[in-house]
Amino acid sequence: MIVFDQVSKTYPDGTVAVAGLSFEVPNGKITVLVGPSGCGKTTSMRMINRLIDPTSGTITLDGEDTAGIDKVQLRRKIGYVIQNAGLFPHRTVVDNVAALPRLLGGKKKETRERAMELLELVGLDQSFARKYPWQLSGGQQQRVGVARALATDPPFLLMDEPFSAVDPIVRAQLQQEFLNLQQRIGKTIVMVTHDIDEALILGDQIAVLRQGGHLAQIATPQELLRAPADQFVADFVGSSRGYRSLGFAQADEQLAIREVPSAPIGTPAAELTSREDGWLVAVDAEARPVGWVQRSSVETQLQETHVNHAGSIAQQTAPLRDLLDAALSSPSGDGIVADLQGRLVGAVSTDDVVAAIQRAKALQPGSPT
Ligand SMILES: Nc1ncnc2c1ncn2[C@@H]1O[C@H](COP(=O)(O)OP(=O)(O)OP(=O)(O)O)[C@@H](O)[C@H]1O
Repeated sequence: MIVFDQVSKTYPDGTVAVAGLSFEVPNGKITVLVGPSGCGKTTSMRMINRLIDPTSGTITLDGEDTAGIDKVQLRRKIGYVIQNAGLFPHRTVVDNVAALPRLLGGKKKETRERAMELLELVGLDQSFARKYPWQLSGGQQQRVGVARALATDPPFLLMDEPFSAVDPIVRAQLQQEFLNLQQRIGKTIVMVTHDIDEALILGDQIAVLRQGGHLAQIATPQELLRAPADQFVADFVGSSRGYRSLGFAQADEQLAIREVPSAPIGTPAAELTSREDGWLVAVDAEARPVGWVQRSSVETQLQETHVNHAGSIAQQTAPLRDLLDAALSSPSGDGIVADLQGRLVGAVSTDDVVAAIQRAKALQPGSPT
């Protein structure tokens, strides 16, 4: 657990960036710091790994005052992911990930093996290992950044606007993948973002800061939407919170997830079956959906290049807003649904998801609209 106790930071020029900040970051959860530009989010986060030292107050890590921990030791416990990944441009992907463990005296072979495992963990296959950062997309670079931050297996992870430099569709994918990853690794995470939607998707709890680094409210996403502490929080969370709060409901059993024709990459064209409108879902060797494909676009064999990558993939147990996103962003008009292991379950239509949202609304007559 990370505990802020009456933490303040006044910069030498007199700017009060953070004032009397107290809150707790529970272990194994994602705590998001959110608020308008200049409210002290980054300063607050960087005081945790002592890139910035507080003017007063204490920050403890599992009960130990960070002021008394050697900075190198401290940072070994705290992974750090920054915007634009911040990779070393002249090193390969695998060497970027292995850099810190090597610096700490790890053996070349072992650190590389571990780096390869981490790359796989963040969804990058072996072929990326020898590439250089400039040969990767923004989203792929960001995954390398996450792998690198995990390289010393730190219990704590700080993430500074980790997904803001990529386009909205890739961002949505990275966010979902990151949540899946966190389910497996269970790190204690503090993330900074200016994007309330991102905070609502990723945060187990959200700390809303106002100018001067004052805590306006700390709460779960649902609580923040249902009962904002004051007008500032209500305005920041946004006027559409009624819809958003409903979007956090999960699908009921009435929501029809329809079976959908699918085929693994590599299937000969002659063996492909599709829906009447020509769409089918391409899956990988583990039956995980890759995306929609038009049957007529495949001449000899289904290849990755035939896949239309538009559209997000929603997990069966994800909030309705994710299912709605998947349906609305899909080229076929139906959202792809996967199980917790990421395997294809079927597809949902926009109309069916909207009906499920309406049913959820009927069950919550008191919720704001
Ligand atoms: N080194 C510094 N010297 C003086 N003032 C600073 C310094 N760094 C930040 N500040 C000021 O402290 C306040 C908080 O800055 P901080 O970067 O923590 O905010 P933020 O919420 O992360 O903002 P943004 O979302 O724009 O990055 C701002 O008024 C900023 O101008």
